[in-house]
This record gives sequence, structure tokens and C-alpha cells, in this order.
Amino acid sequence: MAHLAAGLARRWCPSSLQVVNFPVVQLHVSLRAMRASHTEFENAMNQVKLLKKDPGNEVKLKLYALYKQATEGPCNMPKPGVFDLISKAKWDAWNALGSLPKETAKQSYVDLVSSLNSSSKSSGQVEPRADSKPPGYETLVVTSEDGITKIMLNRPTKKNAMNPQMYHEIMLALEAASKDESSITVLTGSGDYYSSGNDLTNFTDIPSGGVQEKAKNGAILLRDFVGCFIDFPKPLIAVVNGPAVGIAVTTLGLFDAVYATDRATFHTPFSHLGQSPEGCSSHTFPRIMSPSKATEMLIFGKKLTAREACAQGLVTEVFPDSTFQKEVWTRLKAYAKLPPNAMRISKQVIRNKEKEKLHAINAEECSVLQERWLSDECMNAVVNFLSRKAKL
Ligand SMILES: CCCCC/C=C/CC(=O)SCCNC(=O)CCNC(=O)[C@H](O)C(C)(C)COP(=O)(O)OP(=O)(O)OC[C@H]1O[C@@H](n2cnc3c(N)ncnc32)[C@H](O)[C@@H]1OP(=O)(O)O
Repeated sequence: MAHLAAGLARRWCPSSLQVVNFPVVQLHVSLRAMRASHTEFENAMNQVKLLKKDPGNEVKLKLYALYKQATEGPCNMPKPGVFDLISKAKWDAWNALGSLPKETAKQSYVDLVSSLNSSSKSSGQVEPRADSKPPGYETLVVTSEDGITKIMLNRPTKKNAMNPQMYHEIMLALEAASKDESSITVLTGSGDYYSSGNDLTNFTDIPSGGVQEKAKNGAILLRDFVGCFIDFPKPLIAVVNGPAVGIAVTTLGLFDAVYATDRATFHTPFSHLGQSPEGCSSHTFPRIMSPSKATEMLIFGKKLTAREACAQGLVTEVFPDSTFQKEVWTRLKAYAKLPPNAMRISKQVIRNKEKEKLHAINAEECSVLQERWLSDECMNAVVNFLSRKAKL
């Protein structure tokens, strides 16, 4: 590998990028805005040349791939031979971005360089005070005991529908769980639902920038939200305590295990809502359950029982509702006693090979949804839902 690293250092970057020295950093590239100006992109390219330390091969490959995607679009090079390791590593990184739009790649590049700059500045950052108060949550109940951090969605009167505050709080809670003393993390719901998915009233508060700005901000939030599940480093378990709808179902494909009560159902009514798949389900569902079964769920909106979802591989195991909580938590407490580093590293071995691809798929799904949210089909479906009780 040493020759690979050296070769990569010599040849990984295109003419406009210079090799510099930085420690390898794990980066979560979250987008603040979908479009970076050409000036921002050029500035970022210049900033790379001024970086003080080598960012490591993984980050350099990511910069290379994003640069090529932003300037040339999808990978257009013939696949190198297996023995040309450097070119193959570069080709793989670029090809993994698929059909990621140039503009998105440009923005991701700018964000990545910005993260490199801020991490190099904050290398001397003071750790938060040990007694600093953990963040308070309004839409969640987060507890940590027996080696398990439990994140419970807590809007039971709204079937745990996810509003913007809940999306942000789940991201905060996952970030905190990734760094706390627990060895596994669990997501579950309070009340009789796991979650009824996206809160459809999210579509009602239109900002001054109009529906286009609303859709753009929603796509950015969704991309960051799903990105947290893709990058989560510890075993992540869903305890599906009741019916699940929409994004609460699609993100299950990014969990490491899914345990459900036999009362649970799994429904993704995207076509009914004029929308399209998210949570990387356009990739994970066909892979988990077969393309035709994925079509029945994601396109035709077929609702699955817990046992059907288990038979199709989306659910790991189903338990009788009467003994569900007792059985599942007994098992999870036993799992949580296993060596945490071995579990975390094993998850990386299993998941890391797909991470870049999943981020590219997430970006593509969000880009399509951003357009879907502006469609009449979606608006009509939301209006129908919100006015359904008025019609009773
Ligand atoms: C940043 C943006 C990211 C966007 C990501 C995109 C994701 C895609 C999706 O998630 S699509 C799925 C969206 N969800 C739905 O379509 C479900 C809508 N809800 C329902 O169909 C029903 O409420 C139900 C089947 C979940 C439950 O029906 P039931 O009759 O048992 O209960 P009520 O309808 O009376 O619900 C109780 C109250 O909860 C409110 N509510 C339930 N779900 C939602 C929701 N998803 N959004 C908003 N509000 C919801 C419901 O309105 C009731 O409120 P009320 O008591 O004030 O009337």
C-alpha cells in the first residue's frame, strides 16, 4: 500500500490541484446551499494548494473525484487495468459519484475544502467543558443506560410525524450518540406509531423566497438528515413499535438491524403523494427485497405487514406485541455488552465500501424530490391530506 500512497500523492491530483500535507480526517460533507458560484469553486481549488498538511489519500481521492465531476460531469474515462492501482483508485472514486450533477459536485467540493480549512484551524479547539449541559430535546426523549443510547421520537399525538425540529434534533442526537460511551444506538417511537414520516404541514409554511426556496432548503435538510444515517459509526438498531410511513420506512435500509412488533406496518405512499423515494431506498430496497418487491412498495405504495416486511428482508425479526419490548430490550442489552470497538470496526468493514455510493444516491434522490415537491401532484396530495378532516 505504501507505493499506492506514494503514487497517489504524486499522481492523484489533476494539474490544478497540488499535493499538500494533512492528517486524514473523517468528513461529513453537508451542503449549506445546492449551488456554489464558479468563484467559490476557484477559491476552493486555490485553498487546497494552501492547506498546511496532507488530508490523506481518502480525502484526496474525494477531492479529485468531486473536481472531475464538477468540471467534466460523470466519469468518462475507460476503466483502468487492475494492475494500474493509482488510476484505478482515481477512476473508482470518480465513477462512484454516478450522475451527481456538476453543480452539486461543485458545492460538495467547496464544502469539503471549507471543512478541511476549519478542521486545520480548529485543531487546537478547546474541548467543551465536561459539565456542559447535554442538548435539550423538544421532539425526542434521549436516554443512555446499559451501554445503549435510545432516541425516542416523541410527538405521539401527531403519530411521531417528523417536522424540521425533529429532523434537526435526530441529527443532533445521532451526533452525540456517535461520541458517547454507549456501544449501540436505538431509534424507536413513543405511543402507538413508530413514525408517520414527514410532517405534511411542513409544506404549509412558505418562506419569503417562495416555494422554490422551501423546496431547496428541504432538499438540503433531507440530504444532511439521511447522510447522518449513512455515516453513523456504531451499530444502529430500529425498534419499530408500531406503524411506519414514508421516510421512517425508507431509512430502515440504512440501519444495522430492524426489530418490529407484529402490530407494525410499513407504508411508502410516494406516488400517492406525488413524491419519489428517499433515504437511499431507490438503491437499498431493490437490493434488500428484489426490484419488483421494491416497485410494489416505492412506486405502487403497497403497505406491508411486519411479517411481510420480514419475509422481504427489510425487518430482521418480528415479535408478538405482548412480549415485544421485553424480548427486544433483553436482547439489545446483551448485544451492548459485546466489545464496542470490535462492533464499530466490523460495521465499518461491512458498510464503508458503499458509503460514497450511498451519499451520491442520497444527493440524486434529494435533487429529484426537490423538483417533485414543486409539482401539482404533490401539492394536491398535501392539500387533500390537510383538508381531509374538514370534509368529514
Ligand atoms: C425536510 C423534508 C424531508 C422530506 C422527506 C420526505 C419524506 C417522504 C414521506 O415521509 S411521505 C409520508 C408522509 N406521511 C403520510 O403521508 C402519513 C400522513 N398521515 C396519515 O395518513 C394518517 O395520519 C395516519 C395513517 C398516519 C394515521 O391515521 P389515524 O386516523 O390513525 O390518525 P390521524 O390521521 O387522526 O392522526 C393523528 C394526528 O396526527 C396528525 N398526523 C399524522 N400523521 C401526520 C403527518 N405525516 N403529517 C402531519 N400530521 C400528521 C394528524 O393530522 C392528526 O392531527 P390532528 O389530531 O391535529 O387532526
